[in-house]
Amino acid sequence: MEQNVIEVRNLTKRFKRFALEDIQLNIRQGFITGLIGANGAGKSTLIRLIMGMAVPAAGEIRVFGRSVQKQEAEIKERIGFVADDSHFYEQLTIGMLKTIYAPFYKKWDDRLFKRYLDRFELSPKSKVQSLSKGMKMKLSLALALSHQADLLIMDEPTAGLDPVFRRELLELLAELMLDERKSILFSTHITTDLDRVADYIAFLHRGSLVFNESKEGLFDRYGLVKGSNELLDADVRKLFVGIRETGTGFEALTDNRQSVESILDGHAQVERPTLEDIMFFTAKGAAANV
Ligand SMILES: Nc1ncnc2c1ncn2[C@@H]1O[C@H](COP(=O)(O)OP(=O)(O)OP(=O)(O)O)[C@@H](O)[C@H]1O
Repeated sequence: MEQNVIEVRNLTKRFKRFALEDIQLNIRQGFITGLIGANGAGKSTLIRLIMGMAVPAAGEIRVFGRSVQKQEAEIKERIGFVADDSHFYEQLTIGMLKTIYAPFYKKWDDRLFKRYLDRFELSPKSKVQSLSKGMKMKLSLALALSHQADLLIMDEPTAGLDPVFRRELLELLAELMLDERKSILFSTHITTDLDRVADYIAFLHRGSLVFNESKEGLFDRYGLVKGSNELLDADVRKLFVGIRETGTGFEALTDNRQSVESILDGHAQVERPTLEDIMFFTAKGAAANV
């Protein structure tokens, strides 16, 4: 039976100029879920709430079936976390940092940590201050991966990584998923990363969850429609989430591909959108309806 590793119910968090509103979200065990959304959509805020690093105004978050608000320490032991802005003491070497970090985890595995350092070409003798941004991200990853965590939560783990290592990281994530009990949630701007590895995509837009759906389901439901402007009567427009009109025709996103195909019946082209198309047209559609 499919189980949820994270359950978010009626979650609300308000800042002066931004709110995450009434989020309902299930993250499934045994899969990789990618969290996407534009700058400022609320991805980091949601991740911080799941990690118990921020307090919600309302709602409940359960991880491994336990309440984050009440059983934070127990839960964190089983999570490998990569923040988008990890701050390590600059004066410490990686080896010293490890001796501070390891005792927090009962299942800390020194050999595994050494293996990751080797794989990521990091020396335990290097001082944090001498590391580049990408190397610091690798260090964060090595720490997060070395205590047999059941759940990896990563905020923009591919940011600052070169394309070669980014790809390696994605392969590493896929390798971790060979163990069906593990689950991964990670946010990213680089939607092509998710095309490669994600099973589910959760899309946040201006503090609201637009969808959390399997990649397959998403590409069945959404379609990128291209055709000439004469097709655009009011009924057809209603089928589109967002639309871009030019002198030569239109390009639009529908979340009801079947209806579009039957109504436009061969008069327009319907293609598989990219995740970037879905983000772009959803934002455009929302802006047009303001
Ligand atoms: N502590 C805070 N106080 C006030 N506003 C905040 C705070 N933290 C976040 N915000 C606001 O909440 C909104 C969402 O921020 P968040 O960092 O969650 O977005 P994001 O989707 O992770 O963006 P990015 O992709 O740019 O990292 C932003 O408008 C931000 O300014």
